[in-house]
Amino acid sequence: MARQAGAYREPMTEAAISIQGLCKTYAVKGGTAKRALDGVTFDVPRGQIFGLLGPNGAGKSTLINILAGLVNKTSGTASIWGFDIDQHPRNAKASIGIVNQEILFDPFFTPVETLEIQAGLYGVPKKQRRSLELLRAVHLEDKANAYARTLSGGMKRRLMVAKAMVHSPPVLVLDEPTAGVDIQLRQQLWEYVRALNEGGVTVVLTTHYLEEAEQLCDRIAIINHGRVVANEPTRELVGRAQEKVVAVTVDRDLTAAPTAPCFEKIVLKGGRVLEITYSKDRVNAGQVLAAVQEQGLGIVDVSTREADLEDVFLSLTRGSAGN
Ligand SMILES: Nc1ncnc2c1ncn2[C@@H]1O[C@H](COP(=O)(O)OP(=O)(O)OP(=O)(O)O)[C@@H](O)[C@H]1O
Repeated sequence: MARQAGAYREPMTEAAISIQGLCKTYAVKGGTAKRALDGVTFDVPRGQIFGLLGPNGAGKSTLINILAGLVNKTSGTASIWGFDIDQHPRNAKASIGIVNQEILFDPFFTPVETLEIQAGLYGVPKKQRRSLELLRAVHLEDKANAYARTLSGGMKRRLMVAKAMVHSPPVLVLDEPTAGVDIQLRQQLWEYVRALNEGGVTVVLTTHYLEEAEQLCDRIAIINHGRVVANEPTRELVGRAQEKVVAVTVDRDLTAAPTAPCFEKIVLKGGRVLEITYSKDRVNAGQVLAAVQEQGLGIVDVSTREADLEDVFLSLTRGSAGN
């Protein structure tokens, strides 16, 4: 795929997005003000696929809407492709394409018209427009002239991605682009996102699918209660998971799970399988198995599971439910 970001000047900084001490407090009528972002600082390196994760209500959409110019920040700074969003709002806006959670376009226009109108709004000269190329890339070429309202949910989402790319921004932000999209379409969407990234576009995505984030993202920041609680290369973040799980099948039926100081958690499944969570910086699998044997149980089978992003995510955001 051709480099999408070619039309842009070299940025003044190396970061695609730079956020410093960003705060947002929403005024709530008749109630206490809601602090949605509380001193958020991080950089999105150029050329990466960057995951922004967090539980519901953590502040992700607020952050993205500030970058999009839809929400006014309370304090702090943000720049996109080197352009401060306050000092150079037009350049900042031209440097970013945003796919929001809501599907927004006129249902009576066709996909090709939708893209042409969007290109017009961004002042893209007719000769430089590539509406059909974009539709081809999101597998919507055969729907180019259908009414947008006749598209399926997944097709509409793909049209939203194409719409965000009409002005060839060097940075693309996707806010939960695959929510409610079936697995096959998700895969297609991610293939396109990967291809854009390979073509030089920096991608920021928020997703609730941790497995997806783990597979796609070079780096992940996790926000919780409006604060950054992690910001690391994906591999390092996953490696930080302290807990490991070992499933032990024993040689007889049990009525209750045994206990031992080295078990963080133990669950009895189906009478003979003990699913034991242990902290890998305190004990190793051998010590856990020895503790099972000390209970007078014979071990028939053992399987372990590597920690994944979900483990890290849960341990970093534990206790945040009901926000
Ligand atoms: N316009 C608003 N007025 C008042 N409070 C708001 C407003 N928008 C968001 N909030 C609150 O700010 C906090 C952060 O919301 P935000 O939508 O940014 O979270 P999020 O991480 O995007 O969540 P989700 O994953 O559910 O979309 C939440 O507590 C939310 O209720």
